[in-house]
Amino acid sequence: MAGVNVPSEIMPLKKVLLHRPGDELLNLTPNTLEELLFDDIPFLKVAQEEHDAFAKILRDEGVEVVYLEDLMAEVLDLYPELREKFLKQWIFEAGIRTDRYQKIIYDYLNDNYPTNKELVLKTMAGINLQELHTDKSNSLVDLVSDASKLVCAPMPNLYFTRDPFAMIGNGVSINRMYSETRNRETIYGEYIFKYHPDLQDVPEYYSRYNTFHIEGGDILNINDKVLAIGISQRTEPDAIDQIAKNIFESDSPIETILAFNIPNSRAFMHLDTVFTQIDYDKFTIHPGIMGPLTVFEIKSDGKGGIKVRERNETLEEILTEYVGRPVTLIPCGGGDRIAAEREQWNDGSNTLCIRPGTVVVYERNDVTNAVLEEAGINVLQMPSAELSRGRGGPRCMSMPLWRDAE
Ligand SMILES: NC(=[NH2+])NCCC[C@H](N)C(=O)O
Repeated sequence: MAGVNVPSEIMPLKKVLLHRPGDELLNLTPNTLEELLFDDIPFLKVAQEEHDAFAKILRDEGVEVVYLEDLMAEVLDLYPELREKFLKQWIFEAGIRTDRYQKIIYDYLNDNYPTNKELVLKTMAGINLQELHTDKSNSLVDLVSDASKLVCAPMPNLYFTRDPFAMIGNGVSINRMYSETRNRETIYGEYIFKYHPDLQDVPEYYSRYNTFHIEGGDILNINDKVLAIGISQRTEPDAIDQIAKNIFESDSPIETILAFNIPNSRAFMHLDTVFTQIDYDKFTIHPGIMGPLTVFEIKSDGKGGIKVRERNETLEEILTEYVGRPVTLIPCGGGDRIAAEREQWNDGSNTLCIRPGTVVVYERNDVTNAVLEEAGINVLQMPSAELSRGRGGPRCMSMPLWRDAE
């Protein structure tokens, strides 16, 4: 399957991009948790088992699973001259700005990670000082610094493949991320969407070099003509204005962008942490956002610009209009306020729809999962004790590359 095709959130999922959590989680320390956007340190072995169970559920449902680390290694295998360019860019963006350290790190990676797959995984994992074995007789830093000091930070959020680049219909948004720690994740997107034979011709609606931030967790494909984007902690209104103009100027069939203004907080970092589509006419929603939510409708003004109007109807009415059938909102946690808050924190409303009415969810959210089952949804549960410590659920951990059309 060449190119990408994601004109909805719910039609049969055929191909999905994942990243299996790796050694980058072993470089999380209590002092760096906040900066690296984790709430606790997952047990890697169990996190990998849970992730493999997720991939198995998807494969058993007929979905082709591809891994980011493989696509990136395939690019470097195909174009050996890119290895040096990629490494130098990665080192620079890791904040290494002196010639001496750039050379030490370059040589270390090049000499010790001969295959491209190993090299890619190592760039994800990060480097600490003790690995570099520089000659202690000619530098003070190695004698006085803490050997566990990170020289190049890890990218522990990579298993949330939803966020750094997002498919929109037949195109992609390569995102500018909100946080320093996640901005290097998009380097892999830059290479795979430029060079990978399956992805290189995909139109790009946003670039990682733009100024304003936008993340894939805020981007929801309602159908081929309507896109929803959250205005959130992670996505700025300026980025939405920009991407809207780019989309309306392109060949994309999208005519309307609905911007959902959600409260700015860590618990609600992206639109998909409070709201996902699970069937033609059903969405799960965290009741905590119902009150404060405002929706803006963005259309082309026909002259290269956009026109925006605030919608004052209820969320059900707005969605019913755009989905084309009466919509039901299913609250996370049922009607129970405490269950809603607890389960939203562990991504109870963050479902991955693999065909209308069939979703993958975290097993731990039993109140919400029971409510979904009562509503007739086929709920496929995955283990989630360790993965959930990164604050993302099945939708965050997956980037669809292909869904069948309606
Ligand atoms: N699409 C999502 N909701 N992704 C969740 C990402 C979680 C990650 N720890 C972050 O803070 O960035």
